[in-house]
Amino acid sequence: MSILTATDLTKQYSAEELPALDHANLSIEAGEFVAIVGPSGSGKSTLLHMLGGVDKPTSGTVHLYDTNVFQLNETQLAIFRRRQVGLIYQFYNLLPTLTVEENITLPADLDGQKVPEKEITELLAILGLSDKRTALPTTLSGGQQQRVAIGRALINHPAIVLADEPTGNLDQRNSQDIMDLLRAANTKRGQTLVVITHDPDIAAQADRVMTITDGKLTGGEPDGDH
Ligand SMILES: Nc1ncnc2c1ncn2[C@@H]1O[C@H](COP(=O)(O)OP(=O)(O)OP(=O)(O)O)[C@@H](O)[C@H]1O
Repeated sequence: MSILTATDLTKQYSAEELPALDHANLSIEAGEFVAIVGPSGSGKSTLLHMLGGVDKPTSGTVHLYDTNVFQLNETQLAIFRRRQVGLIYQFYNLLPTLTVEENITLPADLDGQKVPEKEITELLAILGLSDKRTALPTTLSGGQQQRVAIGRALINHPAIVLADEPTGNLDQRNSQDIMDLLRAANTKRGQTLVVITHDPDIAAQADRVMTITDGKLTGGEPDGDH
């Protein structure tokens, strides 16, 4: 069953330029792990931001199950982003004045939810951050900061995790640790995983690879149009 579908998704940032994303059609199955590859500037981040509801398309639609994402009003869209989508970026995007624990629980706090103590302790252990609970992000290594970002993305148990080059800033060992955590979310918790990557080893781990070239997407459908 498809969890996420996009139909004729197009983004044109300015009238003078070609569309950054040009009539992309895709369908992602619940529990799938999809990699998105393509040259720099081809439209990968643009696509991910639309799928996560963080930026609006010029035309076209995104559905998460039956929800037409861009027909939601601003309040509904903010709730959708917090509850349904976990976003991970290359440069972590942590809040520098909040501790590890506060960064991780932020989406739940914003949602007025109190995360049970047991759940926080377990998540910190899975992330290998038990001894960093009260640390500030600036005192952490890159790999540790990305693990905090993963905790923050997973805390609300989102149906879909979208990661934009999550290992792009890390060495090989840390990269594999991060991918292992994301794969565990995918295989053990059944969360659908979409990862932008330039790393062929990571793309090779995916169930399916989508390719974007000059804003044109191929491999968007499970049965393969590539
Ligand atoms: N906010 C923006 N305003 C104007 N143009 C933008 C904006 N964001 C992206 N673009 C343009 O859209 C095109 C696609 O950019 P995008 O960031 O989606 O590519 P990408 O494939 O993710 O690249 P990279 O691999 O380098 O991160 C590029 O030409 C870029 O300059």
